[in-house]
Amino acid sequence: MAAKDFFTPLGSIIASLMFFWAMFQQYFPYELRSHVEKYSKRLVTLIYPYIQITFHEFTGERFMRSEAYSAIENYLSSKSSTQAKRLKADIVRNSNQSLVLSMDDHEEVSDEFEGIKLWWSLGKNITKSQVSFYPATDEKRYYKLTFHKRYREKVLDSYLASVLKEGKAIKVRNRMRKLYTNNGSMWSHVVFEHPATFQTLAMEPEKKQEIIEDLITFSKAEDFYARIGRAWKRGYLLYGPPGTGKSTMIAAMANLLGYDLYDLELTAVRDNTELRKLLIETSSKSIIVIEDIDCSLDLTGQRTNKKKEKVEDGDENKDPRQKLVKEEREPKNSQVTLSGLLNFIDGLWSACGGERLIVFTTNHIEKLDPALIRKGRMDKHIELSYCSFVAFKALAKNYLHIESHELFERIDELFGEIKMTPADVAEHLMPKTVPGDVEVSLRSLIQGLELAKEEAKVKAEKEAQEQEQEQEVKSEIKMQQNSVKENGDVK
Ligand SMILES: Nc1ncnc2c1ncn2[C@@H]1O[C@H](COP(=O)(O)OP(=O)(O)OP(=O)(O)O)[C@@H](O)[C@H]1O
Ligand SMILES: [Mg+2]
Repeated sequence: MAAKDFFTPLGSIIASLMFFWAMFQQYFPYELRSHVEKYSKRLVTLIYPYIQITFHEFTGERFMRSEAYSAIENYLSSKSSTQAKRLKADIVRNSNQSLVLSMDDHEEVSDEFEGIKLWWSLGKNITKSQVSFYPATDEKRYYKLTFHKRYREKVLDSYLASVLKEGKAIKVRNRMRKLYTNNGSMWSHVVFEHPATFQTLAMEPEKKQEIIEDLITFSKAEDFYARIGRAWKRGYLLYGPPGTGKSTMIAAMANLLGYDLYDLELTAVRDNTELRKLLIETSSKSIIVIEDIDCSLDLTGQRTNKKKEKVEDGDENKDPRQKLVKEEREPKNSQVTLSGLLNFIDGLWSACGGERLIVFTTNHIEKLDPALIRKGRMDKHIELSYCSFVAFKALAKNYLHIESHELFERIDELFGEIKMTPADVAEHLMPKTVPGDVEVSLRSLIQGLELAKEEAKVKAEKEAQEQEQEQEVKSEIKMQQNSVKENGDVK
């Protein structure tokens, strides 16, 4: 039995005595009464050395659930599942639909903080509502924290703050994450449930580890960014050929950090003002993604695809109804500029909240304006490239559950000779039968690699032949020019 339990009944006896005292106190003169009250209170505090704080589920507004109460509930969930004998179970509506356990009414769990012992209990007040015709019972729950009075300052200054902070962090981890997409200047969202993780991502292990550490360091660096006076933001540029895992990596990043995703489609944004509005509306703990930045923005400030469309449109006297449909689909004065985007990254963006990543992807890093990708804007450049043998082994482990195979040697050899994207490799490793046959998948990959090698050989031969022909034509022209010149000279 904890010491404070011994004092609880004692406290109630004293409270009862005080009640009787109150009954009689009206018969005592005022001076004497205040003296006795003062000393009796001191006596109670002397005998009962514990402090209790109550956190009610509903405060003020009747239907507003207290933020502190739900943070405490989250904070105590792991302690409840290991300590409490009676538990309540509920499904959390996160991506895993996991079960959470919390302590039942009148249960108690203990906690420890820097050597201090504390107790949490869940209490309930039942009141009968007289307002309606059918009297209804009303339950009001509260958490009660008990600790020794000698730790008052430590508990009030640091323990409670840490409970609230951790409780909120647990809530963020358990929440359902969202994928936002923009339709013009409006965000709409769906539940984000991409299964990609860094474990399933095929790339060189050291490079992968470096990226994971960079991301985790960023997510924990709030104090650091505040100290050096920089906005808590980080920019990533992912570049590489199609099918090398850029989009997959972004999903893995969001899953690793538990962030929301904002997939910003620049071609649907009318102008810089709209862009600013969209970016300001993003929440913290999020990744803002602009895919194929080279296709969405013309680096001279005009829209590339807009221009292309004009060329394709050609005929100006088209059916006006068709034109109308097109205008509805594509905003009319779409004028997002590179400088608009850069100004935002440098200016307003820095001022709006923290903990945000911005990720650009491109297939052609060489086409990008250096201003866009300079350090400070895009802090980290990550190249995603063709599948190496090490990356293939990671895919084989994921797709086929194997770490070695007699066919690996041949595959290693072929990867040295020919390039294939992880997307194509993954396609070969997909099960071809039910249940999947490892050898069939590996042979399919070998066949694919050999075919690609053959195609590359044919292509190289064709190119060499074309070059040879071109060379021949050039030298023939030169010979003709020379003979014309010589004939002219003779004349
Ligand atoms: N590095 C990788 N590890 C695991 N799977 C990969 C990897 N790269 C590609 N894939 C697989 O290939 C598919 C296509 O990859 P993804 O969409 O990420 O490519 P991308 O680089 O974004 O291509 P694009 O430039 O065309 O947008 C994914 O569904 C994924 O399953
Ligand atoms: Mg992609």
